[in-house]
Amino acid sequence: MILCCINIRARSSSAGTAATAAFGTPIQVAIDGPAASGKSSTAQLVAARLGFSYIDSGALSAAFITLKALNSNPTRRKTGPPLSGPPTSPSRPSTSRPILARLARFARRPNCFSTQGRDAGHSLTSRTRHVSEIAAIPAVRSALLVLKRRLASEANVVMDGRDIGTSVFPDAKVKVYLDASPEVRARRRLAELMGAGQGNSVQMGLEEMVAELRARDLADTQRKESPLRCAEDAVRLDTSAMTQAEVVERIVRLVEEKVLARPQ
Ligand SMILES: Nc1ncnc2c1ncn2[C@@H]1O[C@H](COP(=O)(O)OP(=O)(O)O)[C@@H](O)[C@H]1O
Ligand SMILES: Nc1ccn([C@H]2C[C@H](O)[C@@H](COP(=O)(O)OP(=O)(O)O)O2)c(=O)n1
Repeated sequence: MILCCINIRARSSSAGTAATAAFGTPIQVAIDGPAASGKSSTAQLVAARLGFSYIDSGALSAAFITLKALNSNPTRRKTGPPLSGPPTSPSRPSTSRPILARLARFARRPNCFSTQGRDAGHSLTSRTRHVSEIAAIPAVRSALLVLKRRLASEANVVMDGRDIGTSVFPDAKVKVYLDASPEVRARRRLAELMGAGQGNSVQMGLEEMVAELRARDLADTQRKESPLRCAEDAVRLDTSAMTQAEVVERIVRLVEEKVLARPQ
């Protein structure tokens, strides 16, 4: 399963339309934070409430990297590429254009990818580790930046990732930084893996998952290119003791206050 993990809902609602009308240009809601802080599931719910499109930038990165690997090594096409190493020439930008065009075509189809298929074939933890490494390569980042901005120029979006509020959309009208303690995030991730039927293949206990997440946090915050950090103008939410419904409500209210309630 390669591209099924992109989930973009290109639809509008009265809230979405009113918001665009108020600003004249599409609106970006940026949601950043560490792994398993709740970004993608919360961002999807927020987007659905607002009638905005949802863009999972981690999934976009994974799909981009997979397509690039396929392009670099066509013999892998039939079986699907194991994400066991970086694509052959990540620094050569020439193959990026057709890949971006293909991704953009897929991504514009409403609801054509669903997060339900996320990670079929690869465990969540191993996929994200590789994506993390490869997404830090400057040429990969700049190609993805073009795609993210292009998609966001077409509709109001909620986009989640690591550097959306800091690098991708530094002028986003609403920025949220979701966080939670490593223990809480590890419990959430393990529950998610069990729910996704990966329980048998995931032998990790809580401590190991905490260590895995801490290692990812370190890699994401210490990397040179667009490290994970809370933007100065972001609203920081520690969700350790919040239900997901509370988090969604808080963000929707924030958008309403900052964007939808603005006088025209
Ligand atoms: N506030 C919350 N309380 C409890 N569980 C949550 C909360 N937010 C998200 N979750 C759950 O935690 C898991 C990880 O969330 P996810 O959105 O995939 O995180 P991220 O995109 O940051 O890695 C999912 O199973 C999700 O349903
Ligand atoms: N905007 C983004 C999104 C993800 N990444 C990298 C860093 C992350 O560790 C990996 C995986 O991201 P993904 O959102 O799929 O993973 P989580 O659900 O947050 O665990 O990709 C990034 O560098 N920039």
